[in-house]
Amino acid sequence: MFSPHKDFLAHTLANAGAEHSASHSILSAGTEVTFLDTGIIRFEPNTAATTSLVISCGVHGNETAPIEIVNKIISDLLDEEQKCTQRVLFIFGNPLAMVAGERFVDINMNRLFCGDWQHNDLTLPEVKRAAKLEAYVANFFAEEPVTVTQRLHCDCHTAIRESARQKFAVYPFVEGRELPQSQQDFLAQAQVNTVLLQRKPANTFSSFTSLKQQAESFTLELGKARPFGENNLREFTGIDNTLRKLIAGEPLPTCMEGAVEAFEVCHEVNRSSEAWQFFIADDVANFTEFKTGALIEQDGEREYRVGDAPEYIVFPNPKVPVGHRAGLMLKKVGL
Ligand SMILES: O=C(O)CCC(=O)N[C@@H](CCC(=O)O)C(=O)O
Ligand SMILES: [Zn+2]
Repeated sequence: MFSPHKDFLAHTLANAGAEHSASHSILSAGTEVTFLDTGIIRFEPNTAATTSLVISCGVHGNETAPIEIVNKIISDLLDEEQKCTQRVLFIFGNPLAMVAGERFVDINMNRLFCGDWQHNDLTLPEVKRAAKLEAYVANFFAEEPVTVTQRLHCDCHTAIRESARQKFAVYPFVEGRELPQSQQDFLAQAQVNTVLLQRKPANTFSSFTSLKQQAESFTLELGKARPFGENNLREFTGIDNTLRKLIAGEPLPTCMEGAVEAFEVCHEVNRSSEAWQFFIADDVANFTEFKTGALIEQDGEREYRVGDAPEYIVFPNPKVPVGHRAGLMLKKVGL
């Protein structure tokens, strides 16, 4: 049985892979705390909440800074040092990978959402976990009271490479949707001054909540991935304070025009076969600019070169399995 005043991260790591039945407790201010499963805990105030907020991290087990930040928010909520006026579901996505200190154990969990877990080996822990996460999130939203007017999801990550823009957000594609002012305000407040607009549907966790659960969601890239204990948590005060404001129900100020700069995906680099070649060096940082004509990838007759305007690369990773995304090419756009 989970005792809510223990360290939730320590509890998650000690119970990674174990199944739990739900247990409840009520804090003195009346907030109901439900421990749903390993690494999954829900807070529901007994006042009329207007927001359902999902905060996830550790979908990749080696991206530890957001896990440490979120763990402290959870412990402050449990100790009633953090005000809670909104519904919040916290998720440590992949506890087994967190224990291993790896991005994933068998399969990249952030390519299994929007039901794609169904097309994979259902005996693999990451496949089972993605299915469960979808169900927990769907139930969380389905159970919201009528007072709730907005659904938000922040899926917090850190990146493999250094980045010319240290913090950035990925905004999932939903047909006809544009980034609203409220979400620009959120990003600016969190000191995430760059947003990458996806132009087609994906199978990431944030795409699931955007496409299937009508949430405003982001994948947030908050710095570089480092092992537990090696993060400089002062670099994360923007997101820490902003998540705390959302949980407390405090309004966020309207940001200045230009506070958030936008890029859109103009090409998805794909490791299309074993013969595929990638022309980006291992030390190239995210958001490095490439000039017209630069060769990015080639597979037989198929090649991709930068078009008429400069392009920028993010998530370059040639070590993905065949058929997976090996990077994104971006163009600067207005909001
Ligand atoms: O640094 C990298 O190459 C990967 C960092 C990371 O995990 N990024 C996410 C982005 C998800 C999205 O596109 O919304 C991922 O690759 O899963
Ligand atoms: Zn990640």
